Amino acid sequence: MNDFKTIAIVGAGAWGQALARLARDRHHQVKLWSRRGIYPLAEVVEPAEIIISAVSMKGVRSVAQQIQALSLSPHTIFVTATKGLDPEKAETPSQIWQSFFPRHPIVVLAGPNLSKEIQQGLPCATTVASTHLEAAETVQRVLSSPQFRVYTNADPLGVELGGTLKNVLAIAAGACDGLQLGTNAKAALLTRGLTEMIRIGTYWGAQAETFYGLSGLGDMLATCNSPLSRNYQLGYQLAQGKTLDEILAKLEGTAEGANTAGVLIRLASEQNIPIPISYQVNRLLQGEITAREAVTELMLRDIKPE
Ligand SMILES: NC(=O)C1=CN([C@@H]2O[C@H](COP(=O)(O)OP(=O)(O)OC[C@H]3O[C@@H](n4cnc5c(N)ncnc54)[C@H](OP(=O)(O)O)[C@@H]3O)[C@@H](O)[C@H]2O)C=CC1
Ligand SMILES: O=C(CO)COP(=O)(O)O
Repeated sequence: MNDFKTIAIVGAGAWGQALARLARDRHHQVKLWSRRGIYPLAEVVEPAEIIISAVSMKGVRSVAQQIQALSLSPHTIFVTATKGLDPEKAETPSQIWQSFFPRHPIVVLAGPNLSKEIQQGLPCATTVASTHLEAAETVQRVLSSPQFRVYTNADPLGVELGGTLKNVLAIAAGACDGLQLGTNAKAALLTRGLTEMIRIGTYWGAQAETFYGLSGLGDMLATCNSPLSRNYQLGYQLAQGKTLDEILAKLEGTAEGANTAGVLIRLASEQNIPIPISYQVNRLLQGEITAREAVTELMLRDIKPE
């Protein structure tokens, strides 16, 4: 059976372009849309069987709103590949898409997927998660290739939060390496960081085991250990004493963790959930503390069982 699809990718940044490459390699008909692009949004999304969103968090609501005004097939599947939290309502990207398109299946795509490695043709794996299993399986079939191994998952919230929360930890990991704190410190940071992700993620309704998968531990290992990660780069440079504004002015692309940290800390403190590493990352981003002071604060917390 011919399973070639018409795919629209909205957001033509680093990730949108890498996803376009993967989809074109599978011979699907792919059109990219961005604010600065040549194609009108309607021309790109209206014929699409699958719409993949790779816009950064700050653009998700407005792009969803623009698409809502257009004429789509009732069968169009939405795939969201954004990693972030809405600063006002604290919604995840898939929750925003679902609120605009309550009758359409929404699939979350997340995993250890550094776009530059994908553009070099290197192999990787990812997860597509949905409460609509058939839609997740369709996206799995459509995107799977010798370069891109796609797993399905039935916990979209857990998959989405793994990708989102690890961005804040990647800032911490970059700072840890920027301060040259060594391998033991990094291992402790990542292990306790995973505990933090699971603590808040399960409180919000995700499954604990999801965080041990590709979209949780997997993505954390990739971004927390790679200078290709923009969040890691941000943390590394904060540790060198640069200010947030100085770093963001020169950073290539989006470091979502810088925006996620504030909303995450606000929710966690309202809900009384301890997330000490993310808390210190937020203070570092706000310029309230240096990276070295953040380390001291973490080391001198009350002693307790693991
Ligand atoms: N790069 C990567 O390796 C990966 C990134 N991600 C996630 O994907 C998302 C995008 O990342 P990435 O592509 O790297 O980021 P980039 O900064 O490279 O691109 C961001 C894209 O979002 C668009 N955008 C931003 N604001 C708006 C808006 N208000 N309206 C319309 N479009 C908007 C930009 O459009 P314009 O060009 O017009 O500004 C651009 O196309 C992030 O959430 C990131 O966490 C997930 C996995 C891997
Ligand atoms: O999420 C990513 C890889 O999976 C990309 O990480 P950065 O956004 O930190 O570059």
